[in-house]
Amino acid sequence: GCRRSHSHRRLPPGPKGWPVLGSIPHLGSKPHQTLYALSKNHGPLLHLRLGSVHVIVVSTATTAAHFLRTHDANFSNRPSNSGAEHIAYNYRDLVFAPYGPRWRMLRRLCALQLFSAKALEDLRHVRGEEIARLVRLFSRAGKPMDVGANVNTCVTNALSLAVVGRRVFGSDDGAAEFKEMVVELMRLAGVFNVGDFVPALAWLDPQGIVKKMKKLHKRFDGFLNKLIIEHQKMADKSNDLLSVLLKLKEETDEERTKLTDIEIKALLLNLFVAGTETTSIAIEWALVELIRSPGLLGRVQEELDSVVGRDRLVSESDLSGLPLLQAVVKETFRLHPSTPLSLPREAAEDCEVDGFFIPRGATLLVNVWAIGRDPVAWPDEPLAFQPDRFLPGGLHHGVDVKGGDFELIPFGAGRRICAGLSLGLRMVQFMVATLVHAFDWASDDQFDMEEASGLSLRRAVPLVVRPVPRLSREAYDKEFYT
Ligand code: HEM
Repeated sequence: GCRRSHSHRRLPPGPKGWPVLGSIPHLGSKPHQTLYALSKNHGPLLHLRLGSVHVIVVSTATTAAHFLRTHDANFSNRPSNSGAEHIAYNYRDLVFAPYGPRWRMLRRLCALQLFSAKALEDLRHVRGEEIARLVRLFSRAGKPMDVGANVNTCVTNALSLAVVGRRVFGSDDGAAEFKEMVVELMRLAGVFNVGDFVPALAWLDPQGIVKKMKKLHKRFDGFLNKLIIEHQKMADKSNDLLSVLLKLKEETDEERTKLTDIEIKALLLNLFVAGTETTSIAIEWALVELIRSPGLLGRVQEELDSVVGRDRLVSESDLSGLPLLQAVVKETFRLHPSTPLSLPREAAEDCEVDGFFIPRGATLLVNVWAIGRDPVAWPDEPLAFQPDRFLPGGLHHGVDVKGGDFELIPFGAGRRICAGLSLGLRMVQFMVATLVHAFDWASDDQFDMEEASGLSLRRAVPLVVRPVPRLSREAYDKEFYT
């Protein structure tokens, strides 16, 4: 328990590290991989010193459950960091908000407006139309296409219709630039910034991270200001999230939860950053895994043909009848979790876990990527892409990604589990289903499976393949999705 006194304060095992910097220089460009290797030597509960900060790394399902279920209340804050300060409006957002009334208010608001069963249902036609648009584009391409970039535009537009009531990107205006801004943010946020761990060096900004963050913040702020100005000019302000936020701003007067323009922009920033790349990279990984296993792709297409036929596109209501497709999505999240180290948490008080002392203020990293590869949790060929493990008769039948099965927590778990889980999961399932149903994918690529560095798990080499239509003509040409 957390309040017991500790007779001997033994930290979890870990590497020694250098003076001053501790283990920062050893993390490398893909810390989730480095930490996975370290956990092989030191065990599932690892202690590192990064500068003056104690960092605890969890690498198995059982230990993750101890932190995110048993001790979750003690780890419901996020540690301070330069990204939250310089990009996310000095913690006035949702992702980095201290666990308290404002955090609760923002989460409730998003749940109600965007992620509840009813909100998801109300916006179902919007997602359908955006995906149909992408399918039409791909059906006319006739040449290799950058799947991730196009999926990203589609996901961002579907999200922006819900959040600001309109599509933010036309055919080519600014979509690439916006995606590049999110990629840059994820890259910067994925670097262990020396200044965050060695306060004495913060002013030096030795890696130049803070400078880049400030510059990037200005670009995001400009984008968000423009969104809000354009929203004011919109004739039909139905009930998108921004309309609700602006109305609340006028009404609320309770100091603790008062919404200002800054809080509104910070929340929009969170949604656009947390909700777009995470989703589109998962879709890209799922597709590449299927394309490189033609037998599996064929089985998924068979399942789709038998449920959907070949004369229309997939509809979200088909998803519940597609167990193999759902298993493919789970398997994708297992091997390619969109945020391999989740998002950090911080210990509010000293506590004891598995007999080890965890000091107050310690940063908790949950290595979701390592957990998905742990041979104890996944004894049957842990490194192979085998969705059948989730089907009836498989070892992991019944396991899902919603935070209760700790061997598979791509959305995290506990109080600060991903706020957008319902939407993110739905989008990934729907888009993967639609794209493999509507197309065969021609390529002579070797499908490099390298990962890029950053907070999010992008592919090092984008998937570029030629979509070859496989449905009847009408399926692609319907003006509106039904
Ligand atoms: C495939 C899609 C997604 C994945 C894999 C994912 C993953 C995650 C993870 C691992 C966390 C940290 C959870 C923790 O600390 O335990 C998180 C937090 C969060 N995600 Fe997602 N996410 C996805 C999609 C989305 C979408 C679509 C949105 C919104 C539009 C969203 C909004 C958020 C927010 C606001 C938080 C912070 C929650 C808090 O601090 O209370 N995410 N996500």
